Amino acid sequence: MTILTGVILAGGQGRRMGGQDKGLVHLNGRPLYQHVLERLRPQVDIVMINANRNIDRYQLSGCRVVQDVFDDYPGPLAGIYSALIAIDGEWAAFCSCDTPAVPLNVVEKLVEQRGDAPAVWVRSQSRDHPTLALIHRDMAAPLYAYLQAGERRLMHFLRDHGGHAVLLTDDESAFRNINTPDDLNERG
Ligand SMILES: Nc1nc2c(ncn2[C@@H]2O[C@H](COP(=O)(O)OP(=O)(O)OP(=O)(O)O)[C@@H](O)[C@H]2O)c(=O)[nH]1
Repeated sequence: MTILTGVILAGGQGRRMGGQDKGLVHLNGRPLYQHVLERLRPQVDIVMINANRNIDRYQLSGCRVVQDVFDDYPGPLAGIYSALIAIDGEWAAFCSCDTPAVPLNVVEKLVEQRGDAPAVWVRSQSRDHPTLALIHRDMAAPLYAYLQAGERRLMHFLRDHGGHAVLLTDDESAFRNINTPDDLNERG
């Protein structure tokens, strides 16, 4: 495998967080994205952040920051597409900015169980996590066509283009997302 880029998806609108930039809300005194950065960085060669606002604040991390190439907000697929056309190597490992306890071996597991697939995503004991995924950059072209067709369902896209889920049996709390102020208070 060539250079593996970790991509933190931080480009959403954070509506359930009252419109705040979710990656920058604080959990235990630090921006949420930094928790993810700390856990993703040892697993990959380089980390990139996908964000659409407060770019200068994300740049303080020292990571390259990539913005969506679309003007509207078509969802995480837009961030994945924008990152895939920007990476240097062939592969990117994606993680949402709102998953602060993401397992420290998740990328290793995805790489190990990929087989020949161009994409794999995490399935925990209770559900699928398509934004926690390893994706080859050749998926960019079909993803662009999918977005242009008005489609938005990431897991369907990955599955229909040769991807498969990788079951991880970690405690479910490792995959919990922070979406609301109540989620933050519970975890803080
Ligand atoms: N680049 C990009 N990333 C997005 C977009 N929408 C969501 N994401 C990211 O995808 C992941 C899951 O996002 P959600 O929690 O479903 O959406 P959100 O916009 O962040 O939050 P809500 O508005 O409360 O749904 C998060 O890491 C978001 O940062 C988007 O339009 N562009």
